[in-house]
Amino acid sequence: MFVLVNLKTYPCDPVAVAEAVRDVDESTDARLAVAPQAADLARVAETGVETWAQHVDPIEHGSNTGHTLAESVADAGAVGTLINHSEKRLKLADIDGSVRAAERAGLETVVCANNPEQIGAAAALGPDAVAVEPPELIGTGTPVSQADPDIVEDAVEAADNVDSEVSVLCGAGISTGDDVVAAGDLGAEGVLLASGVAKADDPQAALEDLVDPL
Ligand SMILES: O=C(CO)COP(=O)(O)O
Repeated sequence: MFVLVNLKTYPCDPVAVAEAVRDVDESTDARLAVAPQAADLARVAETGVETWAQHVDPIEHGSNTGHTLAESVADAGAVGTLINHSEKRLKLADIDGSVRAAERAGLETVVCANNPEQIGAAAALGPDAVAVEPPELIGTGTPVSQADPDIVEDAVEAADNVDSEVSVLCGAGISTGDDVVAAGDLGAEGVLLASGVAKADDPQAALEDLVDPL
């Protein structure tokens, strides 16, 4: 299973969480990575943890003030990027442009979507993976795998119908090892999570619990 920890803009220490993710990664067969804010990418990558961006823009080098360039993200040490997170939604043409920009820079891509219908559209753009995250469950602590397991199964089917090479992650409310196992049982190859680790008093202990049954 792939466990991608999105730090959003939570007031945590990104380097401390990165070190915890790195250390736990060494003790599990699961693949762990962390997605800090763009400004923290280089510091986080220096810890040696697998580092992801939260977003890249559909642009090239040039006159694009305030944008995030895929090549700069890669130069800072990121190996992948989220695109179209529910908190950073893009138009279809821009999702496509961001996937192409990420590919150009050699970044792995996970395109997020709210529901199985959008997952089919996202998979058609040819990312490495898609992630289904019902927005109403994000940050609630109620895992999507428990609250609405059909969403995960339908997302896996929708992606498979379009492109069987595109793997499916799920996210929203995931905070325990049981939640991760349940996601895997529903066909997901990984999970996206945030508050369960980034807001935990002890992020390392929270991560250890998450990967324990894997
Ligand atoms: O948005 C998410 C991950 O990208 C999910 O957030 P929570 O894990 O806090 O529900």
